[in-house]
Amino acid sequence: MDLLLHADDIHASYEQRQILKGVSLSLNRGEILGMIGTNGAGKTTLMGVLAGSHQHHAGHIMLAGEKYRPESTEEARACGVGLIPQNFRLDPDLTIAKAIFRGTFQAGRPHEELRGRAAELIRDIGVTMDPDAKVGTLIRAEQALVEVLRMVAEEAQLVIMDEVAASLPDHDVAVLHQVLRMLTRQGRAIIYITHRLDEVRSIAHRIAILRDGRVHKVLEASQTDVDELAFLLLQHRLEGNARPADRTNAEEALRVVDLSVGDAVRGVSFDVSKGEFFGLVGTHRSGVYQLIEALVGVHPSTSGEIRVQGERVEIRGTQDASRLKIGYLSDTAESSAPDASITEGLQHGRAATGGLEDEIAALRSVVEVVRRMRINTTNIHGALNTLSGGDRQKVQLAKWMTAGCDVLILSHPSRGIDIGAKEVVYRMLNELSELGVAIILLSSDLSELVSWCHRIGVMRDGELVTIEANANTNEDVLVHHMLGVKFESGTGDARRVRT
Ligand SMILES: Nc1ncnc2c1ncn2[C@@H]1O[C@H](COP(=O)(O)OP(=O)(O)OP(=O)(O)O)[C@@H](O)[C@H]1O
Repeated sequence: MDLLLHADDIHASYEQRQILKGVSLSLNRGEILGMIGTNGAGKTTLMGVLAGSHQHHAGHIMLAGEKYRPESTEEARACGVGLIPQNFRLDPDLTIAKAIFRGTFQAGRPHEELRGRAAELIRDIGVTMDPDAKVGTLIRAEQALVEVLRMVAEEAQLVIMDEVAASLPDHDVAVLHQVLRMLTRQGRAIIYITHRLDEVRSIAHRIAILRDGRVHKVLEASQTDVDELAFLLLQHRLEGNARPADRTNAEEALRVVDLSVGDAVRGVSFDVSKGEFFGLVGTHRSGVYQLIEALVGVHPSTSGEIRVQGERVEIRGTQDASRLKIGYLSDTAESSAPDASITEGLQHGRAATGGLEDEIAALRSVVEVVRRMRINTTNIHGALNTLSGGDRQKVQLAKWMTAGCDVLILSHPSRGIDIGAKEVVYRMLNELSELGVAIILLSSDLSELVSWCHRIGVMRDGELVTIEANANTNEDVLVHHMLGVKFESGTGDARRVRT
């Protein structure tokens, strides 16, 4: 075992609030250490300490046998520690080659040299990408690979990945994992943060559970299972829920007839009933996002009909969708005003207009949401950007849940939310659906769709290829429809056939 990093009794705070209360952990070269913890447990803060963006006030760290206390991310990177953050964003106008070398010690080299070197790095990890292509043309998983290559380009010894795979579909996560394993074979170490317990088990050698500012336990990944991890994380067992039954007898909330959006979506028809959870899924170029963007007026449809509560409507812009009470939580939603307070964030800009009583009632409902959603804060008037990533996502979601929509379209609503809070969130969504709100759910987590949706529509190459009733489907069936392959059961392993 070749020890790369040892952190001992690390303490860190934000102002007066103690977040890390004595974290100790070690990491060997060539090792992937998974890290899990509930929202607000301190994972990102700890990674900030290792990557130089946050300073600890007690404890010490050794890196490659030397004392390590980076005062900035630049210093950490110079020591070989790089971080790919939650919700990383790349300038869409950069070429892949420029994005890979940006900010690295090689950034000033001639363009042709960087281009050639980028092509080599891309080839080494076994993927196909054109170094001259703009980052904005890449799907999220490819952008994540660009970030990983940047770590390779600057010769990082320790790569920290903070929920980078959240909301990536399973097959993209598998490619990312392959690349990470390749990096470890070169002797690099990785800290991998995720809320998905099956994922952490499949990628990590060991798994550290962070609880209340300390490493509660470190387990060998091969000797644990999802149930044990969930129990250690939450200190109780997950309840699970019964499969939802059909709701199509209820009144119609939304109907789409022969809808097209240029070439991206062609002739799609479906309806969603009041109180129904309708799942939508597809691979990258399936047209799912273009379909949704037409329903919420971001990029209007080019032909076909949309009916809301039986009436034909025109949705030419986002104001039309709001007027029709169609709400949309997108994948990339971040608070538009990061300096806003948690209370403002939760009230959706609907400040109480009446007297004191009104204001008190509004505050009560904020406190109730914070409690139910387990948002970690000691001050509801504090700034939104003092919340952890998962807690910010809960605020985004709560804002839409309380916005009085008749149709709510949610893309990856549980992104960044820990498994315990996720259950709570879905129960709250269920309450909304009981009130008659139609919910359209987009998620790359198929098990989530199967757990909660009454029906699931699958898109492929711009068409809606099937609508599956929950009772007749499972994750495998959905994958087969998404990819256009089906499994024929044979003697042993299933056999793949093109449909
Ligand atoms: N800039 C800040 N100012 C004040 N408090 C902060 C700040 N950033 C984070 N915190 C607080 O520190 C605690 C730990 O946050 P951190 O982001 O480290 O949690 P996390 O484990 O990464 O959570 P998540 O799973 O939601 O990403 C949270 O309760 C959060 O409210």
